Amino acid sequence: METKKIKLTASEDRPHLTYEALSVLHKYDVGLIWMEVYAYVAYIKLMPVEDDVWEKIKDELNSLKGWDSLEEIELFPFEEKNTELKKVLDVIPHGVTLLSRTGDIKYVNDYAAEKIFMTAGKDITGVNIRKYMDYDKLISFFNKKGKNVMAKDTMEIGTQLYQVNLQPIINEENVLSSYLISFYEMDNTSFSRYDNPITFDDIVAESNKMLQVINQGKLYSKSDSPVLITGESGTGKELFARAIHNESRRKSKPFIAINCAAIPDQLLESELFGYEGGTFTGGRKEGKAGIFEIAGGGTVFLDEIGDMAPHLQAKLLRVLQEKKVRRVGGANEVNFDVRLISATNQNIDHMVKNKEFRLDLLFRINIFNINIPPLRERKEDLPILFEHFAGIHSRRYHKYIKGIEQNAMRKLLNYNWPGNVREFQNVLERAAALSTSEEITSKDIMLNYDIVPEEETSGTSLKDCIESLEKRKITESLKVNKSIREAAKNLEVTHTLLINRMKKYNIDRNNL
Ligand SMILES: Nc1ncnc2c1ncn2[C@@H]1O[C@H](COP(=O)(O)OP(=O)(O)OP(=O)(O)O)[C@@H](O)[C@H]1O
Repeated sequence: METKKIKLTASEDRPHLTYEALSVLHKYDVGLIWMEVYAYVAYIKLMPVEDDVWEKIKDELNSLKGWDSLEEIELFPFEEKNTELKKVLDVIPHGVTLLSRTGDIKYVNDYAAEKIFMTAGKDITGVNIRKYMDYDKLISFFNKKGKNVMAKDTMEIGTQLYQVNLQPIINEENVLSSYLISFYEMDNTSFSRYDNPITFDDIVAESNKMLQVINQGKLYSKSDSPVLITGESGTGKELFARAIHNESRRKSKPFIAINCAAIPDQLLESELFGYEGGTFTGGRKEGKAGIFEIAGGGTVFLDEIGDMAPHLQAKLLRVLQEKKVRRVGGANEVNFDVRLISATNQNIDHMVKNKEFRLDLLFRINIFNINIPPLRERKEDLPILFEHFAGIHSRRYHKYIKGIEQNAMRKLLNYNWPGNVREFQNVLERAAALSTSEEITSKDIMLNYDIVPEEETSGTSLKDCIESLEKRKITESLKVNKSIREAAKNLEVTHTLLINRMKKYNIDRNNL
């Protein structure tokens, strides 16, 4: 005996139609498991019933006035929809999990069951996700972002790194009903997040200087003009380039980056502009498209453009002016449509003055300029960068790093960060790997160079060092004293001498 699923279709919308049908079931003492009634159709699930009784019930139901047909069905429509949806989710090549508000698993697709929860074949519906991962940490990151907003984070599961997206699901009554978590595999070898679309949300900063630069970037992403990003090595130039692309109208098209300093000239030329078959011994027979062709409709990022050889600068200028590219060894010119973003960590104006970089090319590539300040000029960013990288690296090293001791933070603040955010990231990775407690201590922080106060590092002569120190002392004293006279007294110099020194070092007391 099996449960029965039936569909009753009515020919008219008569009152008591359903009541009459239920009366028949009641007469034969058949229990009802579930039913759903619409204007002309009723779906009913019944308790198991003997075959001969079932035949009688069918006859009586069919003879009721108003009911058109009775069908035995395999699945109710909502079950059919659910099965279809589940099949679709099961073929998606990343992990999908639906959770209740309290973290109970409502649904996992095949990928997540196998690779994330490692429970393939087992039903884990109703089990709390905390059994499998540090869910509270993920949720706390999400809470910081604010409700109803998708949050992203990275997480290592087994030996695989994942980008985890957490999306709140809000029902029709505007109430948070569940969370959808998606897991995307990331490239393990480089520990790079660049395989995923970088947005301005991935640029971690809270200093005014950086927030301004980020706003500038957002604004420029709405335009299609070339952008030149300048800034020291490791300040995040590539990160900005990617964020601009992903916030531009070209975001669904390729972003192709090339480092002009890392490739020999001849190779760079063929990478940029492509080559025709037979041009180079060892080259591809069918030739190769250059990045201006490959990136069709997207963005080309020329990193370290200051290192480009003069003859390539001339060729690039021509290509940009004509919006046409001719492959090396080829005769035909091809139109292209890309946005150009370039970057350099060199002083490009000096290079122009020294005739190392073409002024006309600079005009072409520098319609918009973004200058990313070095980390030492925005140390207000260190605490939030600490939080960001401590999170990433503690997961990587399976540690739970909650914070940082004051002494250790002071050490970070006193350092000059010549390698900028990249160096900061490496120092924190080392600290996370070394740490034996929940707080990073001063001894976990191994800096690449000794700490030298910033001003004392400028210039190499004794005179430069003394002047830097003098300027710093005067600035500090002016900041903490109410008047120049009082500062002079504390510094044990005359009022006149202090005023002369302020003129010499261009110190404006109102701007301190
Ligand atoms: N504000 C930031 N928030 C988060 N990560 C950052 C930030 N700035 C830089 N990074 C990280 O620091 C590293 C270096 O950044 P990126 O490669 O973009 O720098 P760059 O200026 O292009 O360096 P280079 O001049 O050496 O090419 C990357 O791992 C990047 O993700």
